[in-house]
Amino acid sequence: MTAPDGGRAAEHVAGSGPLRRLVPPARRFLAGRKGVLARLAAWSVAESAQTFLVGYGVAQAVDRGFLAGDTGTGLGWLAVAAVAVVLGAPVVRGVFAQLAGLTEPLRDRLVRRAVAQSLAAALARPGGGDRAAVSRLTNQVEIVRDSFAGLVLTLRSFVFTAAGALVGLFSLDPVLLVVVVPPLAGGLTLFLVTLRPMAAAQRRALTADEALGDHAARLRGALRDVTACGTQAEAERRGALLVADAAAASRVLARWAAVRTLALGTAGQLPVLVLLVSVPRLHGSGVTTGALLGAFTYLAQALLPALHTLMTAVGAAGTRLLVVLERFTTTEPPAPRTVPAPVPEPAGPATAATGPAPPAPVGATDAPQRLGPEPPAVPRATPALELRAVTLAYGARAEPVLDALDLRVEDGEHLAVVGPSGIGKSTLTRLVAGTLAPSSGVVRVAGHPVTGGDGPDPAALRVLTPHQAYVFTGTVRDNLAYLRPRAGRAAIETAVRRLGAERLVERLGGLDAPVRPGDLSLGERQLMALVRAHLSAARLLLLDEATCHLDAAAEARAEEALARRPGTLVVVAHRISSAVRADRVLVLDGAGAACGTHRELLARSALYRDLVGHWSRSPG
Ligand SMILES: Nc1ncnc2c1ncn2[C@@H]1O[C@H](COP(=O)(O)OP(=O)(O)OP(=O)(O)O)[C@@H](O)[C@H]1O
Repeated sequence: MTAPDGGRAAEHVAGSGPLRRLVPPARRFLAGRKGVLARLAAWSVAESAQTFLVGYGVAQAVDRGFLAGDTGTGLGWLAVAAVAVVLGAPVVRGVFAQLAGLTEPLRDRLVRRAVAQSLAAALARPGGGDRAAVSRLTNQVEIVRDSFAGLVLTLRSFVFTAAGALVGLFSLDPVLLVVVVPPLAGGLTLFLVTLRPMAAAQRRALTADEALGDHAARLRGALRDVTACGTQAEAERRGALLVADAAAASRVLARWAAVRTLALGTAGQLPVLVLLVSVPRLHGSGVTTGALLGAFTYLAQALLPALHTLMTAVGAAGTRLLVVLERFTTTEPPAPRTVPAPVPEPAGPATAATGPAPPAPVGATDAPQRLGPEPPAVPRATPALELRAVTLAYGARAEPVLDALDLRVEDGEHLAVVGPSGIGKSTLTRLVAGTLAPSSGVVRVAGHPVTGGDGPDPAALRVLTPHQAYVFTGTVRDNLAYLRPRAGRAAIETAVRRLGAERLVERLGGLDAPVRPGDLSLGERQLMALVRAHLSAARLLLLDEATCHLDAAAEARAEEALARRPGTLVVVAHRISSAVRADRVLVLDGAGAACGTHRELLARSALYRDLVGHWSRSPG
């Protein structure tokens, strides 16, 4: 299985984009610190000299001293090597002193950048907040600072140590370079080749991990809703997808780590092995014992530790630095990942048998595939409708009609809203339509807040058809195509046919006949309003008892036609058949709300059972 967006994320890091974006600011940063860099280089040359002396001292001690029978000279050269080792301490101290001249300005710069990003985000999305700002200001700045310092230290150390060791090998005997350099270069090349895929794998693992953590956190806060909506199975399924994705990402990372270990082995151990195997030949061709010992000293004391540190540091700190720096180089701070709240499962066979097929999404077939057999785990499509902690009270001191209501309706879903008279059903539809602003909380249609924002024209997003249908003086066509004035005859006739309004249009004298609202019954007016809603381009239809004056058969036909229309249907139901037809039912009961399929609610909502019992006893 592949990560939902893992591929994209991997490309993002591994690709040249972020790297290229980092180059100009890095160059500017370093160009402004030439003095520090020069001093750092000077201390590093001292490190090269120290490396050189250690191996060279050992070689001379053996060749000129101990093997020549001159123990004093031997001890003298060993003393030189020892002094070189001891001198390493002030060298490291000097390096660290210069390092601060690079890391501290970098930290200051990143802090300024994080504050600027956060302010820009606040201005762009008032009230939206930038949840990642605190993390960038504290944790991520420190990660960059530490990783950067580590990288500068190890890269610099490797380059100057290697230079010292290679010069030392050359001065002992140039043929030593021929033996040592090829396996060393081979391992290093293999290591460099792993850098990009490793960064991509690391980024993907990080993304998968964040997605999993985010899902778990959201789930924890939504446990009541999940239980209320009976969506445990869906929540579990999505969690399992994310776990599988994180596991896949970790496996990829582990594979590249294995390649890197091979590179480390090749560069780190193979030169020693090759040198050991070559000892007889080298010795035979005139390479002295001291030179051979010096070469082993260079490998064991200098090159291999520096190489090991380099590979580990670049592998871990380097990729971490890349990933975190990416957060600072985007103009917009990265939005926190959103993992969708769990939704009800698609209607099972039992539910499907009692109701019509749910509406198919645009471009899909007529098959009942509202969510599809394998919806992508993250990020899922924006919900058609979302209420978050919505409270509505009609007065400052009035009891709220709706209290902290959360609701999510997916695009293509058919939801029925039921509840006792005066409980807040119409209030809910008005809030969604945007004709009423919530006292607190937020209502979003297709991702756009319905009030207070400067998003798209609400009329393009939703249509509210109230129970008192609005019919005006004009032609039949004017009335039917009111929400889509450019609708052609064919489109209007199709909508009329689907809603079962042919006889009405015929009775009125056709599409171009005049309408006198006073001559229409309440049911006929509702039928015209429903054709009008069907013709609208808005994807969200809200019917507030908009079929209450139709008979049961006409209501069923109208609701089924509107449910099949691409988009989302929310119906304030006044008959049990309306609720049974819907994918899910929202029961408002004043203190809270329950949401689920008709069957689920029959099992767990006493209020719903009462309503159903009441409806069943009522005629019509
Ligand atoms: N404009 C308003 N000002 C004050 N109170 C209102 C207003 N509109 C509705 N209410 C009150 O809010 C509560 C919910 O009304 P709402 O019309 O939303 O209920 P409902 O469930 O749709 O009722 P019904 O099914 O009988 O139409 C009721 O107590 C109602 O009296």
